[in-house]
Amino acid sequence: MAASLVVLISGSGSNLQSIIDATQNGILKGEAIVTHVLSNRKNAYGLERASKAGIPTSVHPLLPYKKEYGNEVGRKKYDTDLSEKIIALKPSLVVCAGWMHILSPEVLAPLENRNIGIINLHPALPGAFNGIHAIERAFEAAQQGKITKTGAMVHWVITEVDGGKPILVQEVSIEPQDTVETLENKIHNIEHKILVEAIHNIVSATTDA
Ligand SMILES: Nc1nc2c(c(=O)[nH]1)N[C@@H](CN(C=O)c1ccc(C(=O)N[C@@H](CCC(=O)O)C(=O)O)cc1)CN2
Ligand SMILES: NCC(=O)N[C@@H]1O[C@H](COP(=O)([O-])[O-])[C@@H](O)[C@H]1O
Repeated sequence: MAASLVVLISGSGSNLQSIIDATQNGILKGEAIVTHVLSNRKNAYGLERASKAGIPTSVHPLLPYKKEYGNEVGRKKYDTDLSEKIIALKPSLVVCAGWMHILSPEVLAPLENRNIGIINLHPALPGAFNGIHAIERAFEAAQQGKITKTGAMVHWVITEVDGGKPILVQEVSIEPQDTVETLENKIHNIEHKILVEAIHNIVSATTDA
C-alpha cells in the first residue's frame, strides 16, 4: 500500500511539485501519494499546485490565534491544533517543504507517540546555517572567504531546528562568479532531487521491512 504523505508548505511549492510529479510519473509512483497539503499562508502558490493535482488542501494561519489568545498562549494553541490536524489526516510521513514555522514539542511529541515521522528540506549543510535565510547567509560567508561550499539536506525533524539526523546531503560549490541568485538556483535544483530521493529511501525501506 502506498505511503500517504502530508506536505507542509508556506510558499511557492516548487519542492511540493517535484513530489507530486514523482508520485505521478517518477520514482515515487505506486509507493507514495500526497494525500494532503497544509499551508500556514492562504496565498501560498503551492496550494494552487496541490489543487491542480486534485490534492486536498487546508490553511492553518497563526495570526488569528495570536490575536485571540496573545503571542505565547496563541502559539501553543496553534501548535496543539496543528498537531491534531496532522494526526487526523493519518499520514505515513510528514514532509516540511518550505514550512516556515518552528515545530514545537506540542506538535512533535503527539506525532512521535504515534510513530509519525517528519522530515525537512533545508538549503544548507548539516550544522552550517540552521534556521531561515540559510542561502543568503552561506553566500555572505563565502563573500567573506569563510567557506567555498554549501549545499542542501533532507533531515529528520527534532526539536532542535535543523539539528535532526541527515537523511540525504548534497554539496554545492560556491564559485567566485556566483551571485546569491545563481547560488539559489544551484541549490533549488538539487533540492528537488534530494527531497524526492529521500522520500523514496524512507518509504521503500518501510515497504521492504
Ligand atoms: N522543531 C523543528 N521545527 C522545524 C524544523 C526543525 O528542524 N525542527 N525545520 C524547519 C524548517 N526551517 C528551516 O529549514 C525553519 C523554518 C522557520 C524557522 C523560523 O525561525 N520560523 C519563525 C517564523 C519565521 C517566519 O514566519 O517568517 C518561527 O517559527 O517563529 C526556522 C527554521 C521547520 N520547522
Ligand atoms: N528553513 C526552511 C527553508 O529555508 N526552506 C526552503 O524554502 C524553500 C521552499 O521553496 P518551495 O516553496 O518552492 O518548495 C526551499 O528552498 C527550502 O529549502
